Amino acid sequence: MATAEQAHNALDQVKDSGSGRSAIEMGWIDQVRVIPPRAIIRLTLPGFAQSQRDRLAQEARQVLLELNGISEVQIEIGETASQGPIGQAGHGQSAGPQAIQGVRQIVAVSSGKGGVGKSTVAVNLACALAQEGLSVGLLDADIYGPNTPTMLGVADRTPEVSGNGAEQCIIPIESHGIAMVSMGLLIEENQPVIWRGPMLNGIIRQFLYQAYWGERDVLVVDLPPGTGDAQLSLAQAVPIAGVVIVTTPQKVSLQDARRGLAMFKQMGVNVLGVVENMTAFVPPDQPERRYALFGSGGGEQLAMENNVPLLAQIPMEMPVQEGGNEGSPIVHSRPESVSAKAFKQLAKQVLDCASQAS
Ligand SMILES: Nc1ncnc2c1ncn2[C@@H]1O[C@H](COP(=O)(O)OP(=O)(O)OP(=O)(O)O)[C@@H](O)[C@H]1O
Repeated sequence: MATAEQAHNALDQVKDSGSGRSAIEMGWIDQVRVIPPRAIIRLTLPGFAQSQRDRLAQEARQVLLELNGISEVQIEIGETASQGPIGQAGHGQSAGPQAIQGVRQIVAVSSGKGGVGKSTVAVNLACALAQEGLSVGLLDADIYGPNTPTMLGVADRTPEVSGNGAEQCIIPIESHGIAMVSMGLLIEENQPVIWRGPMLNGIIRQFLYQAYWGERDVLVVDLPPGTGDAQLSLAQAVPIAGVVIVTTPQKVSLQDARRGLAMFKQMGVNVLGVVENMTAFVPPDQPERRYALFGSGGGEQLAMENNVPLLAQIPMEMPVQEGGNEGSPIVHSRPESVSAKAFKQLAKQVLDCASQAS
């Protein structure tokens, strides 16, 4: 008997005729349920002509009917953004990017692949911007590995919710001078990953519009790695001042970073530049030495190929990792370290580039 996971995966065969990308990649699948012999799905198709909707629904129906034990398919199609109470994923997309009241600029941090230090960069960038005197929010949209609560030392806190029904509003948690909301604070750790993708679009929108951000100069968004639903959802939901692409110097991680960068360009999102993380290892007892453990030149190459600046090179230092584990980002715990200085420089560069772009 087919499972919801198999049904969700089967929808990968349904493609956008223009880009050739799958319905999953396009962020069209809001919900998949299987109650044999019936599969129930909810699609979000932004501003499509009826004929296009019909074609996609027909294709989805066909692939689902091929699954073992499914003889009936129920398809719901959404279009406009729904702003239900927090915790219930909204389904649908608004007509175009919609600014968040009180938030002046949104800067996204993304990477082609996981583990390159994207969250470390997002957290330290946010803290360094706050140290510059700005009012900063941090939205951790990395639904697959939301680790900013640990990095900011608030993993045991639950954000408060105020108001009722459609008026409900999530209150970000304050830590190290920034206001933070994370999927990690709301989603149970053991929730199957299969449900996270379809929930993404709705949850990102709710975190953007239904969190009480107040007046913020900058909202930093930590995206999941890759080129998936979250990147699309964010770009469709809000105007983005720019995106910072994080990579390590290895040539192998460049391939993924290139794909990520190309996706943002394709979506018309301004790429502020590249951050090369783990550039070289700095031994704790010899801060003047550098060991290029992962090779060198990757960040520079990526930046050059795309005609964008190399915003910063962050060395690999033990205190960066320790600060992350202990809930005290390095720009706070070791402000004089090589990495902290590099992060502060990055914050200034990001501000410059974002203000030039706007
Ligand atoms: N410059 C650095 N020096 C030392 N350790 C680092 C550095 N950057 C990141 N790390 C460590 O590497 C690990 C991965 O970093 P991080 O979680 O920021 O990566 P990520 O790209 O966000 O990963 P994910 O894909 O899981 O979201 C963490 O333990 C972090 O502390």
